[in-house]
Amino acid sequence: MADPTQPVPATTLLAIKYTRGSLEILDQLLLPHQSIYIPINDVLDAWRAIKQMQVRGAPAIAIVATLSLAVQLNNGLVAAGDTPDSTVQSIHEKLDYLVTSRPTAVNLADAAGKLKLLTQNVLAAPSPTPKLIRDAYIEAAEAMLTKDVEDNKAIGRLGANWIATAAGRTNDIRVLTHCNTGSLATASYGTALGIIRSLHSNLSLAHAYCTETRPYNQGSRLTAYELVHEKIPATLITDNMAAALMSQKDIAAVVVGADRVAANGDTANKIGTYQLAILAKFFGVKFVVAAPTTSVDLNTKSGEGIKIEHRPGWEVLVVSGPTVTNDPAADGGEVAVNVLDVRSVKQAANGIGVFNPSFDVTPAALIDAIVTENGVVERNAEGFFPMEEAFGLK
Ligand SMILES: CSC[C@H]1O[C@H](OP(=O)(O)O)[C@H](O)[C@@H]1O
Repeated sequence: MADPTQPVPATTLLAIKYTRGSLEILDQLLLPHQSIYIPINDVLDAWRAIKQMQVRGAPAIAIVATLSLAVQLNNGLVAAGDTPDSTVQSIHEKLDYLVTSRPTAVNLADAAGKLKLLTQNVLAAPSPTPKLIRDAYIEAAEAMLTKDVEDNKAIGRLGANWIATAAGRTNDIRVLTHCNTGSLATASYGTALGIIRSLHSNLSLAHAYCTETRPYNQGSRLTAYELVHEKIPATLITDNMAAALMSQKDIAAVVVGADRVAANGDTANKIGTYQLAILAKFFGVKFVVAAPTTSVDLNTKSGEGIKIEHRPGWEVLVVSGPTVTNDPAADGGEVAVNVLDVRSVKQAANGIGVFNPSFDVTPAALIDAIVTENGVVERNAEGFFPMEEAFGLK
């Protein structure tokens, strides 16, 4: 039997393990070298895990946050003496607290808003009880987990078809992606990486390229891991190689995820997305955003209204990982590591200041298509994306 105290090599793409009353997340700071699940017993555990990026990715953050409260409710938050009013008040306070964990991605605020409305409605219905309110919350949070997987599969299919149609061919398609938008960033399957998964499974994909996505390296740690795990032909580039890649390879599309899409289509996504969109425009490469409608914020009219999270400078100054135990230059490029010896390394000069916005906003004018589970939205005659269309409002 395996020793449960010892790390195991990374083997899974399941970021969130949930059964009623129990929630575990795959600690993404340890990937791609170790797969270790950590328990999330309450909203405080979830808030910390989200802030530290042990779980990351806009949809996954929302699901972990809302399920953490489901677990807490299931396992005894509602005590003797609680009233329907105090139960709803407590749920709302905890949701508000969870939303403060990371401000840019809208999925968590969207989910919290829906769950607040739901519990408010149960309170307003005849004969509310703490148990009825608690059960309604738990069932709705669980339904969000299920729906995210279905939505991602629809995004994958719709986005793959759009790219093939735009490229004018159903094979030999090469794409570039940024950050991680796969299973590990969602309930499963992924958004932009879901499109790549779909292109690969219908034999359209020739090759996927992924950026490292400095400073936290979600591309080289997580996307690369998912691509290798899925046996998708893929190559890693550093973030400053994108122009060289687009000038030398026939890239059909840059495909990225989103943390918040404003009503006009301006899109906040991982830092570095904006520069890829500029390059794509220059090279005539299609630029595709993949986002569930939970990432679309119709209340924010344009990118100017999106609050960008700034993270601590040390995330730029320091990289962490397992120590290398061989000489890669002498071993033909092979790199062996000791997963039990994880260390942090600093290369930057002492005293240097750091600018570390986690996201940037790509203007709608640089985007060709926004793929949601409800369909593909394209720019209108005024140059903006009528995102209401994705909700069937236009
Ligand atoms: C489908 S994931 C969307 C989004 O989440 C990532 O942000 P982070 O790694 O900071 O949580 C990234 O911007 C992805 O595109």
